[in-house]
Amino acid sequence: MLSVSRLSAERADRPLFTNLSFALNAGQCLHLRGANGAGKTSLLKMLAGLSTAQDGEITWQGKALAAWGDDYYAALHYLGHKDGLKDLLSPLTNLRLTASLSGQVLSEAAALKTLTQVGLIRQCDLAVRSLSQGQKKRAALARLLAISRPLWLLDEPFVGLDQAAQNQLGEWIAQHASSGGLVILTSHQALPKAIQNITELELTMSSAA
Ligand SMILES: Nc1ncnc2c1ncn2[C@@H]1O[C@H](COP(=O)(O)OP(=O)(O)OP(=O)(O)O)[C@@H](O)[C@H]1O
Repeated sequence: MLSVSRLSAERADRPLFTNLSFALNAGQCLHLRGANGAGKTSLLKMLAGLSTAQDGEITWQGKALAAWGDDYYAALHYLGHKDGLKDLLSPLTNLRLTASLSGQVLSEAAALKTLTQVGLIRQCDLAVRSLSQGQKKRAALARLLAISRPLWLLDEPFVGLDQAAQNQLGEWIAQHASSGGLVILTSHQALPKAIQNITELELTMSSAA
């Protein structure tokens, strides 16, 4: 479903990885590992179609990302280091706005249900800028639950979450995979127990080459 073939990338004239190849099918999770600066975020951005590699190809459902164009974005959620929320808007408005930007109508009742799931119902009408870091992360995670997309690309998704929220996110990731979704994540933290079947890929120049 998602295939990476002989991908090579460099940043500031320094090779990050070369000839990196792997494939993920529906229901699989991949944990990208590696030291600081190994290229995990860079690779996630390439997988999200936000940047391009020096060489090699990424395909989704057998078609190169370049050929998908903007249609590819409808297949994925990318949660990067920035939460992608509008600071002056509430979690409720942010969520409904994101849904509407992706062509979906998310009713207020459905959005409130999701915000209850992520533990933000009491903060649903507050401006995002007044939320704590962990609450902002929860507001960003609400998108995963409210807007159905098969491919989740999650960069350090557990950072800033308390233990209960980390466990809950672990369950959502496991459920997403068991219902046929794909998840690629980075994490320097131990993964919650709910994520049982996860493949690991260590990014190092020697292992990727
Ligand atoms: N836009 C850029 N311009 C120049 N160098 C960059 C750019 N983006 C990333 N890099 C460099 O590429 C390397 C890999 O960065 P990246 O963020 O992908 O690493 P990472 O494995 O995610 O690290 P961490 O574990 O610290 O989050 C780093 O040396 C970084 O300085």
